[in-house]
Amino acid sequence: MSTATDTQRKAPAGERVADWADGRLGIYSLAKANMRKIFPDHWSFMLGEVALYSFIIIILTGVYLTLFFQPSMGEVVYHGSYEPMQGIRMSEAYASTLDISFDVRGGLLVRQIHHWAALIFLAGMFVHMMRVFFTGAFRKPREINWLFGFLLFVLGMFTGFTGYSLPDDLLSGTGVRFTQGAILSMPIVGTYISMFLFGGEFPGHDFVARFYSIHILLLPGIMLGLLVAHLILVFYHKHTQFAGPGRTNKNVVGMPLMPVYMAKAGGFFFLVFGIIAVIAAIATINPIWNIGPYRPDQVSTGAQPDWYMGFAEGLIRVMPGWEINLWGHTLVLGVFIPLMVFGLVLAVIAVYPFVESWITGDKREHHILDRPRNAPTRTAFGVAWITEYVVVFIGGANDLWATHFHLSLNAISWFVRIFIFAGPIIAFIVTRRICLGLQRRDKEKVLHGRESGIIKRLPHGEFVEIHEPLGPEQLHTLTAHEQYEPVEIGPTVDENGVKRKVSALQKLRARLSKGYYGENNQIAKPTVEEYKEITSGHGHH
Ligand code: HEM
Ligand code: HEM
Repeated sequence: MSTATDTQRKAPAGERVADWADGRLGIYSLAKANMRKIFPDHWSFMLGEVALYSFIIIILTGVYLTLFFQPSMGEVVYHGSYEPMQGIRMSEAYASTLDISFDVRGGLLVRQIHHWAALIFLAGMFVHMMRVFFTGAFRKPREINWLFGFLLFVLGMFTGFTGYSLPDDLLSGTGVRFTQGAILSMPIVGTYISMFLFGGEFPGHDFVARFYSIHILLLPGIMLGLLVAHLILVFYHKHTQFAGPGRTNKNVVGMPLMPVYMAKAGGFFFLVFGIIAVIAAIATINPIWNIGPYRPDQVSTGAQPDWYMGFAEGLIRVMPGWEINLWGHTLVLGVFIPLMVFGLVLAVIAVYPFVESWITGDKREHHILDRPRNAPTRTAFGVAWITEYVVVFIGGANDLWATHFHLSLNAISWFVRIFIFAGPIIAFIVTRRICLGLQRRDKEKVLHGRESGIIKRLPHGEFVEIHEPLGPEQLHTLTAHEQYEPVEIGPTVDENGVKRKVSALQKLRARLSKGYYGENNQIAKPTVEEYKEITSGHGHH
């Protein structure tokens, strides 16, 4: 029993701190509402986490690099500890990156972790985006979060580009020159943008300092804001889940944030950090001391951008060098068209959720994920997009393919020029057929059970394979998906026989909708009657 003296006794220190903070920040109600938030489990949900943790690692290592990096193009003569470069003229940026690599304690490792984390960050984001795409997690209400993610992806690419341009070595200088060429190909605005970035003629004396503030402040600042918004929205919408017994569009089945998910996430952070650190410790990335300082009159051989810029590079490498003259101005189509295609391919990603919901006419909320096979047209689009990406990526490394595999550079360029068009079409057709095949297989499994591999001989000599019926859980998972009807135009004449006007847009939408959910584009799910009929013994194997 408590007495008056008991209640007046001072609360433990931890509780007093918590009370103090709660009185000012209201954390108790905030924590109470969110600590038990449920997160569903699936291996593919960790891909966003990989992106998140590598981003944190990038920031941590980036801060360390800022302590030693000199963002200046002022010329110095090198006198550091790397012997082969003694007495060579170079920019302060390049010299300080050499110092980070050879004279700063732990500098090379941190530089390598920063660079490797950047590569893994973008790869993580890319695969995360694919996961969201192929499972339809971008559907209502998550379209805005898809857009936030998309912006993160684009900004991530440019942050990476500005980052690897900072050391002012021959490789990055070649990349910057390439970018300046692309900027200049833009009519009217190109020269202005180039002036703003380079402060005059290329390369000038300013771009490292300008890229530096863009790289360490402007872009990461915007990204951090977007990322917080992205994660708040994941919290607010709750995470999607795959279909399964007991899972509906109105609940989330999984583990609570505290303590289970937090413990897992914390461990996973250290795992990601550890793996990146090991890779950075054993695999050299960007050995600028082998490449040398940038001089505009030199180009290093085998010059390749980081992987996420390979797509842009490839588009330009395989494009014929077309040029036209208009009113005394030269329009370099060989560069301008690839630049526009690059923008277009990115724009398609951004608007896809809105286009799909317009085509399918589906305005409902979705919290249960699709299995990619059950959305064959979407899956086929995704694979076609990736195919395009890979083909152009090959084009971006045409010189390396040529030297490593003893192929002709022209043959590779022609391969890319043909498959840039043919590749996505073939991938689309093949993927859709595979998806439909898998749907048929699911149907077969539901109705006739799983092939057990056990062959039985019947008394009259016939051989049959025993099929094992599926358990209720699997039956549920294989039949939980919804099947849509395509959007119809409806009758073109009204009840009085008067012709109704149907716009070209409506017609296009109906055709596309048929492409998504028409008769040949999805396999009808087994009905309960069919299932009962077959499992009751009539169609028994
Ligand atoms: C800085 C980069 C990014 C980070 C750190 C990040 C982080 C995350 C995390 C941790 C989740 C929850 C776990 C998961 O589903 O994986 C998530 C969900 C989500 N992300 Fe990202 N993401 C990033 C970029 C992107 C991109 C590029 C897209 C798409 C264009 C995207 C779209 C989404 C969507 C729609 C969800 C909700 C998925 C669901 O509830 O199933 N994110 N993100
Ligand atoms: C998404 C975010 C970021 C990405 C993708 C990224 C990527 C890169 C890359 C690829 C390099 C070239 C590294 C090399 O091989 O030398 C680099 C350099 C650098 N980054 Fe970042 N970075 C990011 C954010 C940051 C932030 C937030 C900071 C600082 C707070 C930072 C500071 C630096 C510095 C000082 C350098 C030049 C030193 C060097 O090249 O070693 N970075 N960054």
